[in-house]
Amino acid sequence: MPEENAFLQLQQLSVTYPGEAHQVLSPLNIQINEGEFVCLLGPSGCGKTTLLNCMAGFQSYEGNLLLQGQPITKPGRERGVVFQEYALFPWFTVEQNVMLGPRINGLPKTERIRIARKCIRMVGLDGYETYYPNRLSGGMKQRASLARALANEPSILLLDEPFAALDEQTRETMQSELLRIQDESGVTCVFVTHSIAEAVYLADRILVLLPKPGRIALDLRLKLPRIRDRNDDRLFHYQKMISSVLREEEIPSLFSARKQLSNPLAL
Ligand SMILES: Nc1ncnc2c1ncn2[C@@H]1O[C@H](COP(=O)(O)OP(=O)(O)OP(=O)(O)O)[C@@H](O)[C@H]1O
Repeated sequence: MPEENAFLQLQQLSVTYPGEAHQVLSPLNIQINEGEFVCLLGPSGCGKTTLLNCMAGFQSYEGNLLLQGQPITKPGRERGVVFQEYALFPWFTVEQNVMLGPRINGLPKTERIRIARKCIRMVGLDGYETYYPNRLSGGMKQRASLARALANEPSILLLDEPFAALDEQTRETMQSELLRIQDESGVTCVFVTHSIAEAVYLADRILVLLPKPGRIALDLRLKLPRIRDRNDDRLFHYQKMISSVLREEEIPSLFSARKQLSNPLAL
């Protein structure tokens, strides 16, 4: 039975795409706690997006998937979704894009403006409220997408490689900003990435997935301060550890050394 206090609970969750003989995700059992920042990390095709789409309510599944005890069967405003593509409406200004959710939810205009301005400030876009998306850089568009997701005051943010299209410097800035926003708001985050460096910089917890079928090879809780120093040696140790797990299929012999790898840090 699902645990009563779990925030997000996956029980025997599996996915098989129609017409496909094999499961893309083999039965997964995970519990995500409120306020956690969880990265889903793994090679292309291991099912990260499929899993995130189940959480977003875009993808059907077998088994149980519960958010605060309620089954996820369709998209809901308590789940904010941010994609790699910015998905902003080009005919709306930044403020109008951000106000969209509150508008759909029927909030009065003054309240919509108050929430939009708060979220725009939170992502550092103040001064750009009246700009249309075509006048924004990639990083600014992603800030606006984040503000739009936050404007619904979600209890969980689901982010699918949101910074993958950005240049390295902007990407690092956005990672730091997201850490700050999550620290300030306490919102639970599930973040999909291919990048080991990105995962160890952002996450409290990393779920490493391997493909065929998609399964969890490692559930790693990082013992690091929430706001991080990129030069912290412990980040590099965690990166090495995860790389070893990702090479499992290519070099199975590495796993004879797994016991040692499971605790490489004196934390
Ligand atoms: N609609 C679909 N129908 C059939 N197979 C699909 C469908 N969508 C995805 N797949 C397959 O499911 C597997 C997992 O895809 P998914 O996009 O979830 O992986 P991913 O880990 O997010 O990959 P990437 O990192 O490249 O985005 C892949 O083998 C993919 O080809």
